[in-house]
Amino acid sequence: MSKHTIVVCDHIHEDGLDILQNTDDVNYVYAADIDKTELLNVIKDAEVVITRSSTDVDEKFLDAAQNLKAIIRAGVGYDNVDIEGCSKRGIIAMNVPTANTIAAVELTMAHMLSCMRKFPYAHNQLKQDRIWKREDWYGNELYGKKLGVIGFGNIGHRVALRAKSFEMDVKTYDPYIPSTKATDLGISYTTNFDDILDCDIITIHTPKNQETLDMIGEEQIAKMKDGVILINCARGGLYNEDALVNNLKSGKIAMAGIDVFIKEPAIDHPLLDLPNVTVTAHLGANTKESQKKIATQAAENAIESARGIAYPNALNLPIDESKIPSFVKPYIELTQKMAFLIAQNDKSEIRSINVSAEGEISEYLDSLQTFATVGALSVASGDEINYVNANFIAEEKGIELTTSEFSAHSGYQNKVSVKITTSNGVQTICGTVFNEDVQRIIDINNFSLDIEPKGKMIIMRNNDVPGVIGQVGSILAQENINIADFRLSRGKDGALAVILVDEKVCMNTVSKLEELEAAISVSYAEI
Ligand SMILES: NC(=O)C1=CN([C@@H]2O[C@H](COP(=O)(O)OP(=O)(O)OC[C@H]3O[C@@H](n4cnc5c(N)ncnc54)[C@H](O)[C@@H]3O)[C@@H](O)[C@H]2O)C=CC1
Ligand SMILES: O=C(O)CCC(=O)C(=O)O
Repeated sequence: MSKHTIVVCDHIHEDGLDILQNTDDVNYVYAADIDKTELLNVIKDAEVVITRSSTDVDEKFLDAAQNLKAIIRAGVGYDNVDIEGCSKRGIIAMNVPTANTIAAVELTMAHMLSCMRKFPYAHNQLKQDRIWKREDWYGNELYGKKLGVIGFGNIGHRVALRAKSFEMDVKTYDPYIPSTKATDLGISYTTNFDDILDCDIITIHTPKNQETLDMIGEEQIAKMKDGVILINCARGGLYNEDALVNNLKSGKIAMAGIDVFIKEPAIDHPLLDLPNVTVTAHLGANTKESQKKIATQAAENAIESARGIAYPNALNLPIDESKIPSFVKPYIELTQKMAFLIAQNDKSEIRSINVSAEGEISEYLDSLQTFATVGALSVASGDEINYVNANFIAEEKGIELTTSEFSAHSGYQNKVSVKITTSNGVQTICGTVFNEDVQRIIDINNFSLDIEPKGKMIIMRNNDVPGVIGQVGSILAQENINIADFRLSRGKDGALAVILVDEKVCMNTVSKLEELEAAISVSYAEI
């Protein structure tokens, strides 16, 4: 039995490792304890890797992992994964989005309480210094304070709910959610960022990206209350780290609770020298409960993706299959097949691929386009092309990708057409789906037909003169090729035949058919 190599690059819970170890078709390599330079050697044969935030999936990593099909980021944030680099190489990147939510929520609350009561300092004074000085530790209460939550996703909204149970006055800023997601929970919602800056405590729970990096800097801190408290259990850099250090030193920020740093491990960070900061070493996800869930899900997802069965929580697919209506799926398949057929018909250099559609299916033109590109390019590039890298590869080859809606209605409820322009000319195939999943090609280069896009087929353009069918039949008989079906379409410029055959047709047979006097063009394709 051939085995799939799955490399675990960071520490994950043993339950996940057990799943990998006990799966017959998995060759599992544990590489969490090795140096990251040595790791580059170990991932050479990996089909799937499991990583956490300690492993950067960057250009060097991807270049080393020549056999990689998928990456499982065992957690939420994928800012340390080069998603574009993965897409270009056809690698599917996935995360495990909700398994550590509660752990991160509870660490946020811990930092908030810890800042209010200066907990680590009080703790250390008694435990390490053996000093009992209650007058040193007057804290503040969460009760009645204004809390600003930036980012109201899985973690942010749960922090807000917990803060409400402390009877805090909670407000959120998240322009990407409907306001009712917050207001239905009794939480104020604002689209004015400055409203959040007016809070007593601010906590941030957004992803790290170009928009959110340095979202809070000197300018925003200047607008805050004197003595504000800032919490960050999301990603280092969402609060500008220099501004944070400066304003903690000046006392403008009274306390900060920080779990994450721009550069980790952060053992020499200036924040660590300040007395008014509570810190943890990126422990947001570190509960036994969450790590058990994440490791189990990551291992199961790694196995499924290694086997090519499913890619749960994929981050770089052109279409989220779980969100598309079932009627779209056969059109996606059909579109890919039609493009594959054209590219076999004319193997010269592809210049452009256009996909057009009519009916409700035209809402999915962009996805159909990607699948047409996969179909067209896979004739020349085989397995190297998949729906993650297809558009990048087309762009690199200078192939123009376009979509359009049909202006006139042909009477079909839904219809898709793929038009490919090559250095040799233009070819167009149209198709539709009957009874929900019966795929049909209904037109090839303006010749109307009704064929199933399946099997071995000879496509022949010829002058519409007597005797052609007989001549084709006898050539195929001489070659011992059985005809399964013969579909003929007649037009003003001659005829087009699609001959479905039981045996593979070699180039020699194609040449014999081309030599027929009535033949204009002959090609052979397999779908
Ligand atoms: N410290 C740790 O160990 C952990 C950290 N995290 C981090 O916590 C953060 C939040 O995670 P989840 O809540 O699971 O993610 P999520 O995707 O469920 O929520 C993120 C929210 O941020 C919002 N958002 C995006 N851009 C925004 C902007 N410019 N302004 C305001 N809101 C914006 C989104 O609309 C979304 O509602 C992520 O950065 C994640 O990487 C997550 C788990 C553990
Ligand atoms: O467990 C980890 O690697 C960190 C968790 C985290 O930051 C995340 O899930 O975004």
